Amino acid sequence: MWFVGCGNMGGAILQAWLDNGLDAAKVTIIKPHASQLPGGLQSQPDYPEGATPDLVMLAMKPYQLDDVAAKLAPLVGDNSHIVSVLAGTEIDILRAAFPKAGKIVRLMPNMAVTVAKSPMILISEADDVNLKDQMNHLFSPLGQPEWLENEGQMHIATALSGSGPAFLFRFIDALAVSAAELGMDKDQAARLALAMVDGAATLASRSAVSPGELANQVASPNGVTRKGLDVLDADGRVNALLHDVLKAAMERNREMAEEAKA
Ligand SMILES: NC(=O)C1=CN([C@@H]2O[C@H](COP(=O)(O)OP(=O)(O)OC[C@H]3O[C@@H](n4cnc5c(N)ncnc54)[C@H](O)[C@@H]3O)[C@@H](O)[C@H]2O)C=CC1
Ligand SMILES: O=C(O)[C@@H]1CCC=N1
Repeated sequence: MWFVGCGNMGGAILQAWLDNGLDAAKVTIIKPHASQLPGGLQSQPDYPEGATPDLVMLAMKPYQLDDVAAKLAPLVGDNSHIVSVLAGTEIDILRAAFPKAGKIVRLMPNMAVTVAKSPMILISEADDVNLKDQMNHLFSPLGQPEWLENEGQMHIATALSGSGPAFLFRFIDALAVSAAELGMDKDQAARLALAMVDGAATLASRSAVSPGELANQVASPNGVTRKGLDVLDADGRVNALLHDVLKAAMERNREMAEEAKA
């Protein structure tokens, strides 16, 4: 398999596969500059001559597609499937860039592949059961595969699940900063905010009841939690905030799709 680009996201996917038993000898990484890579692998600036990969993972930045395709497209035939994690880069654009490649699949992972807990959001250009099985087999060790029915859903899926960890990391920091401002030791606040979110997320994911119901279970009538929830809920504040956050991210994804077509 070839990785084209191997930074934060590609590197996390590769590391997760290596942790899961992938033979590093089967991986070739193509990127312009040498850097520290998972499994002690070395990247190379040029594509291998003569060999064709079963799978190409596109993991560079979306705006680098044209540069990459100029060299890669002549090397891939119908035995080489392409999986792209490029945000906002639609299947039609990928197909136009790699006209002779095998199947084209878009994947929207997130950084939690490292802990095998990333939703693995997928869509392919054809409804092909064998391809789906193959992709599920490949990606399920990194998280739960979740197939989209139409590509238009990728905009919001990217905002929610691809970008989502960043939003949650901000929320954790904001909790810690606020607790410190209200009198807690800074390091202890950071530790507790993180441990609380970890425990609460695990509880919610294992619970038979919804997060909304769990919130009610925490909040005693006229107790401490209710006062805090009232602040979050006043005028639909938290819903409105997260709506705006997701909308801004989703609209940037749409915009990137338009830029890729221009
Ligand atoms: N960071 C994240 O959490 C997520 C990122 N993505 C997508 O993953 C892709 C990569 O993002 P990051 O890993 O965050 O960026 P990054 O900047 O960490 O990695 C980009 C990689 O591409 C390489 N590269 C640069 N020019 C190249 C070229 N011409 N040919 C081959 N490789 C080249 C760089 O050396 C680097 O290894 C983007 O398309 C992004 O939309 C998708 C989901 C989540
Ligand atoms: O911020 C980005 O563009 C990429 C897509 C989802 C997460 N990172």
